[in-house]
Amino acid sequence: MSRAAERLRLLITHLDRPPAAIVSFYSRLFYEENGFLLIKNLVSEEDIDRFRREFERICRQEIKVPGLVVMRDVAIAKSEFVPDQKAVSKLQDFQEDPELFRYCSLPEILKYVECFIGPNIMAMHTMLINKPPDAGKKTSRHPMHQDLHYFPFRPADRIVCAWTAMEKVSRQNGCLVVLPGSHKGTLQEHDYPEWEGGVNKMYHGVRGYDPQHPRVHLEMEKGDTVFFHPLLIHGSGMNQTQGFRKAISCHYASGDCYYIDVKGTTQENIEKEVKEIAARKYAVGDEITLKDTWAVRGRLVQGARISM
Ligand SMILES: CC(C)CC(=O)SCCNC(=O)CCNC(=O)[C@H](O)C(C)(C)COP(=O)(O)OP(=O)(O)OC[C@H]1O[C@@H](n2cnc3c(N)ncnc32)[C@H](O)[C@@H]1OP(=O)(O)O
Ligand SMILES: Nc1ncnc2c1ncn2[C@@H]1O[C@H](COP(=O)(O)OP(=O)(O)OP(=O)(O)O)[C@@H](O)[C@H]1O
Ligand SMILES: O=C(O)CCC(=O)C(=O)O
Ligand SMILES: [Fe+2]
Ligand SMILES: [Mg+2]
Repeated sequence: MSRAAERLRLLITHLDRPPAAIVSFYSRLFYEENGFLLIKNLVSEEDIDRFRREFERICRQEIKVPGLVVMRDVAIAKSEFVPDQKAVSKLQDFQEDPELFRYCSLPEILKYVECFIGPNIMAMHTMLINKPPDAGKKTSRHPMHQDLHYFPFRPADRIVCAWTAMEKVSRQNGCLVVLPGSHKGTLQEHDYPEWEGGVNKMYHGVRGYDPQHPRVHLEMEKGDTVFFHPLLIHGSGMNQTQGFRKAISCHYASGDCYYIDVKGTTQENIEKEVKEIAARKYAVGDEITLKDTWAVRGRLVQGARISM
């Protein structure tokens, strides 16, 4: 951290009731320098319990949500399906589930999001991650990556992720691991890591990041929320407990972001995979573009949808 930020931090910790403006200024400075900002106790216990109940209903197949992708860990992908949360490692694209999508419109979340990306806010990508106990092959890990690798829109500074712990997350159950300041670099080349036990579909990792770069483990309590930049290198460790580690998240982009063509860039490999899956999911041919797959999922949550 810069000296300015460190002095502000000391000031805030030594004051009984630090002025809100100083806390805000420090928070913003921290985000600019580190690429993430952790806010404790932001989402209420009641809301999280509601998200959890909705997740369980989806797992029991009591409701069917259009467009929802239900992922299973690669270690059990080929075993018989049981309608239980034990078979689900992640829900993706829950924008058509009003109860889960409430998360993306929570005023306490949007208040921060607006500070980072401005008043026009699109919810572009939604996930509920149910990291399973590791089956012994370390497939519950998420390799270190930059989320921008998945996104064909820019500018990066107008994109932010909100990630809320739905229970205590620790090093034991595979909390997020971040490389502070890595968001100041550029988008790196990503590919599947060479892991003996297998890797989940689309879990690309940064090719050769600096292993000496300091790492921070974000241990969080239920309701704590981290906001992070799409260039921040992050991942999550193995879940070494018997519980399913839950988190809910949304990636927001400004309504005046623009789409880019990823042809000829490092993102070509993910485009290819996404198009293959999308062609099956929407039962269309090769004509579907990467841009289309995002434009149909994006939902306006505040302000105006200008160019997304
Ligand atoms: C910033 C953000 C974007 C970062 C990320 O989200 S990174 C993760 C991105 N992930 C995704 O976008 C979702 C990718 N996953 C999916 O779309 C789906 O789960 C699919 C992989 C297509 C599987 O779905 P579905 O076809 O309904 O499932 P099936 O049980 O019928 O399996 C079809 C074939 O896929 C295989 N499969 C299923 N789950 C996984 C897995 N986790 N890892 C690797 N392979 C998997 C499954 O074994 C089956 O293979 P075959 O029998 O065809 O050989
Ligand atoms: N060989 C590797 N290549 C790339 N990324 C890795 C590799 N091993 C671990 N990671 C990633 O590094 C991050 C931390 O994983 P790891 O399993 O080491 O957790 P940890 O919290 O450091 O655990 P521990 O407390 O045992 O050190 C995760 O994002 C994980 O996916
Ligand atoms: O919750 C996790 O383990 C991290 C997920 C993540 O970073 C992602 O899906 O992009
Ligand atoms: Fe990520
Ligand atoms: Mg380790």
